[in-house]
Amino acid sequence: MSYLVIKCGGSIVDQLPESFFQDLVNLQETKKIKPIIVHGGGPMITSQLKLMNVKTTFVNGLRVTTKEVLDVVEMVLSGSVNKKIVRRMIDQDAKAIGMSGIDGQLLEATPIQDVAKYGFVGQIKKVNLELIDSLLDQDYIPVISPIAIGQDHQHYNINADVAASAIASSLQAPLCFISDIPGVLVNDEVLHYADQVKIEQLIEDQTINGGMIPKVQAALDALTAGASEVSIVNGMDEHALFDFIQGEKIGTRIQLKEISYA
Ligand SMILES: Nc1ncnc2c1ncn2[C@@H]1O[C@H](COP(=O)(O)OP(=O)(O)O)[C@@H](O)[C@H]1O
Ligand SMILES: CC(=O)N[C@@H](CCC(=O)OP(=O)(O)O)C(=O)O
Repeated sequence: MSYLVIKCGGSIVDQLPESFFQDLVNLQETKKIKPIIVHGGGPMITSQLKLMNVKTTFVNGLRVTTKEVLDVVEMVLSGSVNKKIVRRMIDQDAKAIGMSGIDGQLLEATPIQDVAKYGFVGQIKKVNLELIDSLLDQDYIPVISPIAIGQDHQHYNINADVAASAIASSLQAPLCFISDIPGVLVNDEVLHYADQVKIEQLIEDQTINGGMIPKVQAALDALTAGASEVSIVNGMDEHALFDFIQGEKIGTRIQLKEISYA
């Protein structure tokens, strides 16, 4: 049985079909995979900040995180979004356990370089694999919000794609990004395979932009650091997860090695 890290984007969390959670539970019960869920919630954080009249900005796809913003990020991610996902899993009789990267010091971070620009945004230095393994061994499915803790116990906001990438590479596991698009789009068509050179070219010509930039960069980082495979798939597709496990041609599979696009 192998690990599978599944990252659910904030863009899709509220729309995930029941079949997504059923497949997850079925795949775990048949001992095919040991799932670990990492979730985002960017749009929900932005809405909450708006309600509170707090201005929010992004630099290179990362939210500039002041102390005031960090409090809201934690409240939304580790509070409402995390528990919403846990509840949907429990509705399918899953043994789901919600936690943030703070709990059990699951995710240890240091500040990102250029603190002046980003504030309390972190980079992950260590993943507490013992804790993940002990939960999986008891058949729990961890549902993780991307907040991390520093050695000085400061909390940090981590982009959810980056957190999922760090966990997948620490476990040398496959990583599946579940998002609201069918994959990386080029002229409205899904690019089924993309290598590093292609991705860099698509970022350069701005075909890849916005939230897709940290996602593809996190995909390449995960592969470089030992994740076994990475794909971006559409959570709205019935049985997207099942198809991914079966190796079906869905979404965009990211590879490090060069592909001939001829
Ligand atoms: N080339 C591209 N192909 C697909 N989506 C793209 C592309 N460039 C930018 N995007 C944007 O990236 C978004 C996905 O990133 P994001 O909103 O951060 O997703 P998530 O919430 O799943 O992390 C898409 O909804 C789309 O608006
Ligand atoms: C540093 C940083 O940008 N953190 C993200 C964390 C949430 C996230 O990544 O959510 P999605 O997966 O929905 O984009 C943020 O504050 O929006």
